[in-house]
This record gives sequence, C-alpha cells and structure tokens, in this order.
Amino acid sequence: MPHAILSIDQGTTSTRAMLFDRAGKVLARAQTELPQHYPADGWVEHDALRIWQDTLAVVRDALAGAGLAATEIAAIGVTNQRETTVVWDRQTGQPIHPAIVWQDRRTAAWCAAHHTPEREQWLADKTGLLLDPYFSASKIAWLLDHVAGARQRAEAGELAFGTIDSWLIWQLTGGAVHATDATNACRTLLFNLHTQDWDPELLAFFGVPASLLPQVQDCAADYGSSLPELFGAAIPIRGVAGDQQAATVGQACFAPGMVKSTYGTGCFMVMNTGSEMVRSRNRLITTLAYRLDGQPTFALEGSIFIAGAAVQWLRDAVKLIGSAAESEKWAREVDDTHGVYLVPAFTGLGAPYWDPQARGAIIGLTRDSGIAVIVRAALESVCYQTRDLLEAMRADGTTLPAALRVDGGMAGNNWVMQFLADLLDTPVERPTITETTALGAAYLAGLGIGLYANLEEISQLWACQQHFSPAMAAERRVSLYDGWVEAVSRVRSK
Ligand SMILES: Nc1ncnc2c1ncn2[C@@H]1O[C@H](COP(=O)(O)OP(=O)(O)O)[C@@H](O)[C@H]1O
Ligand SMILES: O=P(O)(O)OC[C@H](O)CO
Repeated sequence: MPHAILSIDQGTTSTRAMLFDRAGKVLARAQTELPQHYPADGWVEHDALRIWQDTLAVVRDALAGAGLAATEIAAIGVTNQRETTVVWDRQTGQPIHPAIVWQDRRTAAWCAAHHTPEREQWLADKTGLLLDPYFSASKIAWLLDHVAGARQRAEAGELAFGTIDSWLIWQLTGGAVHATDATNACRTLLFNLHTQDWDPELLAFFGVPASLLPQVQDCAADYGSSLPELFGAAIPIRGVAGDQQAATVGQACFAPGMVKSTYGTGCFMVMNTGSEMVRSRNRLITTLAYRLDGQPTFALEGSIFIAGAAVQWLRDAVKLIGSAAESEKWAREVDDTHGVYLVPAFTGLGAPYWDPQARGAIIGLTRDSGIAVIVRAALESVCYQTRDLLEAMRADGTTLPAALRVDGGMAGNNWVMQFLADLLDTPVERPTITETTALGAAYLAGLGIGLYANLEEISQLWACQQHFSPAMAAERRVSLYDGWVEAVSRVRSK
C-alpha cells in the first residue's frame, strides 16, 4: 500500500494541502490565501466555489512539489474551519448563496430574541453549545428565509447543507457522497451528543428540513473516493474532522485531561474528557474530540476570538511593530508592564465571558508607557485569556493537565510561551511539527485506510521540540493575574 497521506486543511484565511509520510514527516505543502468578504457590518462571507477551486489547485501543487502521483497516495484527510455554512443545489452543485462564515453575526438578533434561560438549558443539554450566531443552525435558517425560493426547494429535497468538509467531499466525489463527521456535526446546534445523530426537535426549533442534512460518520471512515479525473487517479477519502479537533489528534491528546491550545488568529483550547460528557458550569462548550469505531470521545473547549490577531493589530492598525516576530524583541525590552493591561475585546469576549458588546481597552497607562510596554501587554493578554480558560476548566472540576501542548503561528514566540508557562504554573510543550491540524487529518485518514492500527501507534509519533518550565514566583503570578481580572471587569458590558 502507498504510504503518503494527503491532508486538505481548509481554514478561515487560507486553504492548504500537505503531504505526510507514515511517520508524520512533511513531504510537501502548498497554500493559498482566501479572500474575506464583509458585505455588511458584522457579516463575513466566503466564496464556496473559490474554496473548491483553491482546494484543487493546492492539492495539485502539493503532489507536484513532492513528485508523487495520485496512485502513490494512500488516502485523503479533510479538516476545515468549523460552523461555516454552505447550502447548494443537489443537481448543479452550485451554492445558492456565499458561505456564511463562523464569525458572522447576522443572526445575533434572532438568537437574542429566542433566548430564554429554559431554552439555553434545553440546547446545552442536547448539544453542549449555547444559542449563539457562531454555530451553523441559525445561519441555515437565515439562508432558507432570505434566498428566494430556498425554503420550498429545501422541502422538496433539492438542496443540500454542509459545513466546509461536506462541501469539499461532495465536490471531490462528484456529488456521490453527502456526508460529514461527528466533530463537524456537533458544531451545528442540530446534533444531539447523546444519540450521536441529528435531533428532530432541534431541526423543528430552527426550521431546518432533515432532507438538507449530510449523513454523520466517524472521523476515520469511508467517505468515498476523489473522482479519477481530478488528480489522475481516484484517492480514497478516509479521515475527516473539524480543525480544532484535528489539531487535538495531531497533538496526540488521547488521554483524558490532556489539553492542546492552538494560537492562530484566535485561540482554541481543547481538553480531552474521555468517555465522560463534562457539562461546564463556566460557559465552556461541551464538544467531541473525535469519534472512532462509533465511540465518542468528548472534550471541553474554550474559544478566544483574539490571540494572534492582537499582534496583527499592533502591526497593521497602530503600526507599532513591522512584523509579528518583532513583538518578541519588544517584549524582552522591559521586565514588566508596571500595571498596564491590554484587553483585546475587539469583537467582544469569547469564552468564558461570551460578551459580544465588550470592547477593547488599554488600562493603566503612565507617561513611561512606551511601545515595549504596549506590545508586551498585547502578548501577555493572550496568556491571561488562556489562564481564564484553564480557571474555568478547573472550576468545572477537571484535573488540570500535566503540560499544555501548543501549536499555531504564535506558538513560535518563545517569550510568549515562557510567560504562558509562568502564568499558568504549568509546563508548556511545543511539538516538532506545529502544523498539527493538517497532521491530525492525515492521522485520521491513515487510521481509516489501515496505515495505523490504533491511536497508541500515533501517540508514539509525537515529539517535543521545546519544553518551557514555569519559573515565576507565586506571589508575582497571583498579583499579575489579579490585575488582569480587574482589567477585564472594566471592559465588560454586563
Ligand atoms: N512570532 C510571533 N509572535 C507573535 N505572534 C505571531 C508570531 N508569528 C505569528 N504570529 C501570529 O499568529 C497568527 C498566524 O498564525 P496561524 O496559525 O497561521 O493562524 P491562522 O491559521 O488562524 O490564520 C497571526 O495572527 C500572527 O499575528
Ligand atoms: O480556520 P481557523 O483556524 O481560524 O479555525 C476556525 C474555527 O474552526 C472556528 O470554530
């Protein structure tokens, strides 16, 4: 059997293809940026056909880069930005509207109008989620209500819904397979974590006809094969997971209590809770880590909307730095921010606050506060927000991890990783391969095609590139975090 695995990683800002060998070594990669469309305040859209064309292009580039033919690829793994919603015509394969992206807030008023404490509880009990525009269901309902004729066509069975994984699988298989995996399904607000299937009561509440929905499968399963004419030969599609769940697999967080934290534009922290569906009392999400052989493995997730984006803001909006990497040099220039805190609530606050009305602030400025202090405060804010999530997990009664496994662009900043270890009083570990999202999808596809016998084999492949040990005095750690809690309280709207 061929030993290379192709991973398609369709993210919010880019589409990439990576080829891995069985040991997880990168053989080739190709990437292209994805344009963002903001047609109205709070609206964010993607061109779904462009996503498909970009996917074809990066896969072909990666194959050419590695000098491999499609016949030398054992399987395809697909991972994707989650929640983003596409509805298309089953006959023509044409989307009826641009994709509505996870960040899109157009259904905020609908969610607010339907919010009652009882309903929040009902939804959380079934789905582990909150009634928030972030998740797919209200986006689907919006499309059915605002695109002319869409509701009748959906009821007649003419339309299909999918998150980006389903959309790409449909296109890759020429419309033969309309499927999604359980980790993507559980981000829609339509999927019942207990029954592990679509829930008729939820479909009725959101007004979504069952005929729109893809079949829900395990993360390592048979998703058909790519059409032979696309890449020169058919390639089996055997692995699928949402990007944060794929990163959890790529980080080999397979034991309960293991946590990975991904620092890209935002930060997503996922704690494996095993077969136990831990219900957060602190506004974390209960979600799936993965589902294999019909067995769900659950997780607690905290989502922070602004992490690396705070560094982009320093670079692009206020122009204090010339590059993201330069932030590290500035942070090392001062030994303290002397009470200055930057709360990057640019788009409200995510977990555990869920406060869409909060806005950002810099607090505690004096005449001595220069560029270094402000840059350092921005980097520190990412660590304080991570501590907020760990505190919420601690308050939910989970055992805190022995070490935090990190990845994503910002994990390359050694100063941030050391401050993170200090502030959490927990070791931070950065793996040799930081493209853990693509790697996780490749591992799932490898499991699906039989290249790996089990998760144990995969966990042997994880290797630490750098370990950051906590070294801060307890007193300082406590007083710094107290200052952050006070700073957040000053920007909150409720
Ligand atoms: N050395 C660095 N220090 C701080 N932030 C960084 C550094 N390198 C990259 N970043 C930040 O990481 C983000 C890019 O990470 P990436 O994982 O590619 O994100 P995404 O997949 O969300 O687009 C950017 O927001 C950038 O500002
Ligand atoms: O594409 P990313 O890496 O920004 O991840 C997006 C998340 O899946 C949204 O829930």
